[in-house]
Amino acid sequence: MVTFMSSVLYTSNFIRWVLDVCAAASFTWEGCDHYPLLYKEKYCFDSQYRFLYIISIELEGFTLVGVVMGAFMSRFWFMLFPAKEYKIVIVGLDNAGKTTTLYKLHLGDVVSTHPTVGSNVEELVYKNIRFEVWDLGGQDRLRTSWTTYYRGTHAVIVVIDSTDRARISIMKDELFRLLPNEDLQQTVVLVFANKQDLKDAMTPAEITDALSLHSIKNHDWHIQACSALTGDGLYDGLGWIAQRVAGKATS
Ligand SMILES: Nc1nc2c(ncn2[C@@H]2O[C@H](COP(=O)(O)OP(=O)(O)OP(=O)(O)O)[C@@H](O)[C@H]2O)c(=O)[nH]1
Ligand SMILES: [Mg+2]
Repeated sequence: MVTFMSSVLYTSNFIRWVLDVCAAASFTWEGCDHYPLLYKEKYCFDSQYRFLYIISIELEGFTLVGVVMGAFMSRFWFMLFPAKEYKIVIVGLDNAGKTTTLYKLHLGDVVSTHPTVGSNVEELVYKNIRFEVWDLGGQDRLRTSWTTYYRGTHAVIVVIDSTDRARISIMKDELFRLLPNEDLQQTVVLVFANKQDLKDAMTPAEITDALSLHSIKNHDWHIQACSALTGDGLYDGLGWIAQRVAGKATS
């Protein structure tokens, strides 16, 4: 019988040996929570795509299986077989909540923000998919530089301040300026109707009309109500992207 356990601790010598290996390999016990996503005979990968080596010992008719993560093995493995990463670019007008969205997803917390000049980039891992997420400055004078970030983009997130009725038509113009860009022909478009926690927020249906989303024919698009302050809806949106881009990659 094969029993999976997060570690094998049987004899004191074995414990010492495991601890030595773990220390040498920067082992983290939390890493075991996720395993095994992909189990082969001698190794598997956790949700962070870390390489886990499986140790097994035979004990009176049954086998105990333990897992040791080798940071060095992981590095070596990914030099040979780099994990696929998907690029997301977040655009939207200034004050829409792009930076707040990025860091709520990245840190799980609301950070205090300043208007972004240039960009912020972070890596997110969601449902075992790695995303490189670029948050771009939305001020008027910065929007012409958005195109310099488009190459290799799999998904565009458009963040809307749902209370900003006065400027929704400006965002519509920006959206229809970016869609024909040749670097974005294969991208999917997620619209975050942000700031839904505020009582005068436009509904997703109103935003869909105001942005003429139904007239988009060449891109797969989706609108998601959210609040970057509370986090509501953010992972639903990211889940939609994950499903679209990972599905495309494997088809
Ligand atoms: N009530 C509410 N406020 C939000 C929400 N998201 C962002 N904000 C606030 O909106 C303001 C602007 O947020 P940012 O994330 O800096 O906006 P941005 O889109 O990155 O702005 P630029 O960098 O200038 O393009 C901040 O005061 C945020 O706290 C939300 O969902 N609800
Ligand atoms: Mg910002």
